[in-house]
Amino acid sequence: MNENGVWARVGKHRLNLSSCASSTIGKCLSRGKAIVEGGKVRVVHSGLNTSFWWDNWTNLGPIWFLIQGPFKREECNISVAEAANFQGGWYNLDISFVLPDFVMNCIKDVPVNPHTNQSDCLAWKGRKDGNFDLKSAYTLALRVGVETPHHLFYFCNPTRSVWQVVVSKFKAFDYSDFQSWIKENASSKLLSAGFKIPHGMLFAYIIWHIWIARNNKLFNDDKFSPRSIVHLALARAAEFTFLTPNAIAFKQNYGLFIGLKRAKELGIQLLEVECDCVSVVDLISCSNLVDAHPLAPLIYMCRCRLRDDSSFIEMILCSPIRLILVVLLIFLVLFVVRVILFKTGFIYTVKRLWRITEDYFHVHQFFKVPELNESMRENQLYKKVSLYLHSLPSIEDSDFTNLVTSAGKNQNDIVLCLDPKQTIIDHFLGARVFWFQETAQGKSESENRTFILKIRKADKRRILRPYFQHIHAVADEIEQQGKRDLKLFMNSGAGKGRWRSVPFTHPSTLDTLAMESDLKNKIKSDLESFLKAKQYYNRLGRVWKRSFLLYGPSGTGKSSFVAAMANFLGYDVYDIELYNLHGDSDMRLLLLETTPKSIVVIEDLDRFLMEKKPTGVSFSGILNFMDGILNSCCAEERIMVFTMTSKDRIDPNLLRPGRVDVHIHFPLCDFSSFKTLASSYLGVKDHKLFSQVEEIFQSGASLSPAEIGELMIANRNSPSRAIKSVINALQTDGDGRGSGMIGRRSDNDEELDGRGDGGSLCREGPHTVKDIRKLYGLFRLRSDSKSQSFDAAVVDPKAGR
Ligand SMILES: Nc1ncnc2c1ncn2[C@@H]1O[C@H](COP(=O)(O)OP(=O)(O)OP(=O)(O)O)[C@@H](O)[C@H]1O
Repeated sequence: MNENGVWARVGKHRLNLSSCASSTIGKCLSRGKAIVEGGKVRVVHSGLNTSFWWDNWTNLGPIWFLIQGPFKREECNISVAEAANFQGGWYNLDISFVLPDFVMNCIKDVPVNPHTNQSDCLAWKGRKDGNFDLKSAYTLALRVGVETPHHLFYFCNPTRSVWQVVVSKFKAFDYSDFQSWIKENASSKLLSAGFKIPHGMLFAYIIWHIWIARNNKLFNDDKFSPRSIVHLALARAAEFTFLTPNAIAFKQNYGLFIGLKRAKELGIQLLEVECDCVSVVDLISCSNLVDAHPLAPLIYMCRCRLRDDSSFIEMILCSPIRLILVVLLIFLVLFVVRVILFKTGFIYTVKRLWRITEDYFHVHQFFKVPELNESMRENQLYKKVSLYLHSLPSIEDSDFTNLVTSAGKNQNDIVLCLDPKQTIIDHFLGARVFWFQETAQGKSESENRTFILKIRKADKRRILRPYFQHIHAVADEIEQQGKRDLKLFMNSGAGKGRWRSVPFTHPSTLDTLAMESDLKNKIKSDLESFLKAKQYYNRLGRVWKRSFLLYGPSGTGKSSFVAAMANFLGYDVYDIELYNLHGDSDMRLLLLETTPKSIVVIEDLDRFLMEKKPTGVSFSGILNFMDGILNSCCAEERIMVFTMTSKDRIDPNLLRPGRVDVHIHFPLCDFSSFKTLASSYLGVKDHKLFSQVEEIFQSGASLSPAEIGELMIANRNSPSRAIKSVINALQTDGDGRGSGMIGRRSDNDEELDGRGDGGSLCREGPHTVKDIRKLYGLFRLRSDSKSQSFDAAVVDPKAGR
C-alpha cells in the first residue's frame, strides 16, 4: 500500500494518539495495538524465519534496541538460524558483535531446533496455548496480573476513596465474604434522608460507576474522581427510583428539580433538559395549574428555579441597603392600601351592607318606651333609657348625631344628642339591639317622644329582661355619680297641669350662704340623715318626705337656700306658682307628676294665703297638697319647701308637724353674717372698720344680706369703701329696723321692683341703701336676729335619724 495515499494518511492521522482529532475507535485501535504488541512473542522452532535483531524472540524485545555501537552491514538481516552455530550450539554464536551477558543468557534460554520442519511463529504470551484472547489482553493491559473483584471494587486505592465518601450509608466491608457484602448492601431498602432513594439502589449504581470510571481511566486516561462517581450514582439512582411507571410525572419532575438545583449550584446559565415524558414540560408551562394539583408544589419549585425568583430574593436579602429599601417598599404599599381602605370607608360600607343583609333575614320585635305613661306622667323608664343611651359610646359612631352645648353647669361642654333619624346599636350578652327615637307627627316634640327598641325575636326571650335590668342599673349609677344635670321644673306658661323644665344651674351652695355656722351644720346633718332614712320612714309608715318652712324678711336668702339644698342633695327642683293653677285638682296633678329625688317649692305662701284675689286653689287644697293622702301616691324621697316672710299670721293647722317638719328663720344680717359676706364678697376676713360695724349692729341697726351683698358687689374693688358704704347705710337706712314684725311687700312694691334706677347697680362707686331699697322695694322692720332659727328638733325630733 502506498504510504502517501489518501487512506494511509487518514489512517495515520486517526491513529495518532496525541492528536486531538483522533476518534474514539482510532484511540482504541492505537491503544489495542500497543497492548497486542506488548503481548505477542516469537516462538522459535527452526529459527529460519525469525530476524535475529528485529523480532522479539527472547522476551526482551528486539535485540537491536538492547545494544549500542556499529556492527557489520551483512549481519543486519540475519535470521536466528544463521546466527546460531547449530553445530556448536548457542555457545558459538556466529556474529561479529559481542552481546552483553544478560542478553546472551536470555538467548541461551530459547531452545532452537534446526532439524525440525516447523517454522517459527507468533504466540500470545497471555495464554499457555499462545492463542490471543481479550481477557488475557486486558490483564496484560492492567499490568497487575490477575485482578480480583475484591481488589477492583474495594481495595484498589481510588475505589476505596469512593467508599469513604459514602461510608456511613453501607454495611462495612466483609473480607471473608465479598459476595454477601455485595448482596446485603444491594438489597438494603433503607431510604436516604435527602433524596429518599433506597440504599440498595445507590449501592448498585456506585458499583456500576466505579467500573465505568475505572475503565475510563485505563482506556481513556480520564481522571478518576470519587466524588463525581458518588454524585453520578446518586443522580442515576434517583432517576431510576423516581422513574417507576406508577408515578412517572412526579419522578420526572423531581429529577428536573434536582437537575435545576444542581445547575444553579454550578452557575450554569443555560440548561438543556431531556425528559421522556412530555407531560412534565406541559405541567411546567401550564398556565392554569390548580393549587390542588398533587404536583403543584413541585411544579412551583421548578418554575421558581427557572424564573430564578429565589435568587432574586437571595440577592435582595444579601444587601442590607436593598433589604431596607424592600422593607420600606412593603410599608409604603401597606400604608397606601390602608389609606385607600379607610379613607374611602370601604370597610365600613362592606360591614354595613353585611349587617343590613344579615338583619334582613331575621324577624325583629319592636318595643316602645314612651316619654309619658297612660296617666300622662313622666315615664321613669324613658328617663332611664335616655340616660343610658346618652352614655353609650356607640352614639358617637352613629350616622346622625346632634351636637349641642351642655344644658348643665358647664356650658362649654359639647354633648352628643340623639336625633330622631338616628339608630343606636347596642350589644348585650352577645345580641345586637337597635334603638331609635320616634316623634308623632303633628304634635309637639316634647309631648310625643318615644324610644323604640328593635330586637331579634330569637334574642328576645333570652335578653329582654336582663337588658332592662342592666339599663336600670347603669342609669342609677349615672345618677348616683352626679352625672345627671339637675332640672328646674315650673308650671308657669305651660298647659294645664303640666311641668316645663329648664336646666338648673343655680350656683348657690350651703357654704356660700351667710348663716350661723351651727345652724348650717344642723341643716347639713339633717339633710344627710334624711337621705339615709328610707327604711326608717317605711318602718314608721310615713311617706319618705321632709317639709321645710323658710321664713324671714325679703332678701335674707330663702330662695338661695333652696338652690343650695338642691345642689347639696342633687335633687331636681319643682317650683309651683300657685297663681297659675286653675284648681285643687290641677295642683294634685302637678304633685303626682313630680319625680323622686326632688324638692317641691312654694314661695311666698303667706302672701298667697293673705291675698284677697279669688284663685282656683283653696286653703284645704293647700293643706292636702302639703300632707294629704295624695302624698303617699307620689314619688318618694321628696323635700317640700314653703317660704314666707312671716309665719305669725298663718293658720297653725298649716304649720302642724307633718305638714312642716323644720322651721328655719332667715333673719336680717347680724355682725357674724356680715363678716361671712365680707369674706366671700370682698375677700376680707378682718378690717380696721369691723369694730365700727360691730358697734352699729349692736346698736340695733340692720340690713338684709341682699342689701349688704349688693353694696359690697358695687364696691368690690375697694373693701374699705365697701365697708364704709355698709356703715353709712346701716347708720342712715338700717337704723331702727328689725324691731317688731317684719312687714310684707306693699302693692306698690311691684312698681319699685328692679325698675327705675335699677341700672345703678352696674355703676362703680358708692351706693346708698336707697338705691338698693328701690331695687327690692321693701319696707323692712327690725328683726330679732338672735331668735332661734332652726325649729326642727321641736317639730320632729326623730326625723332623719
Ligand atoms: N344669707 C345670705 N347669704 C348670702 N347671700 C345672701 C343671703 N341672703 C341673701 N343673699 C343674697 O341676696 C340675694 C337675694 O336673696 P334671696 O332671693 O335668696 O332672698 P329671699 O329671702 O328669697 O328673698 P325674697 O323673699 O324676696 O324672695 C341673692 O342674690 C343672695 O345671693
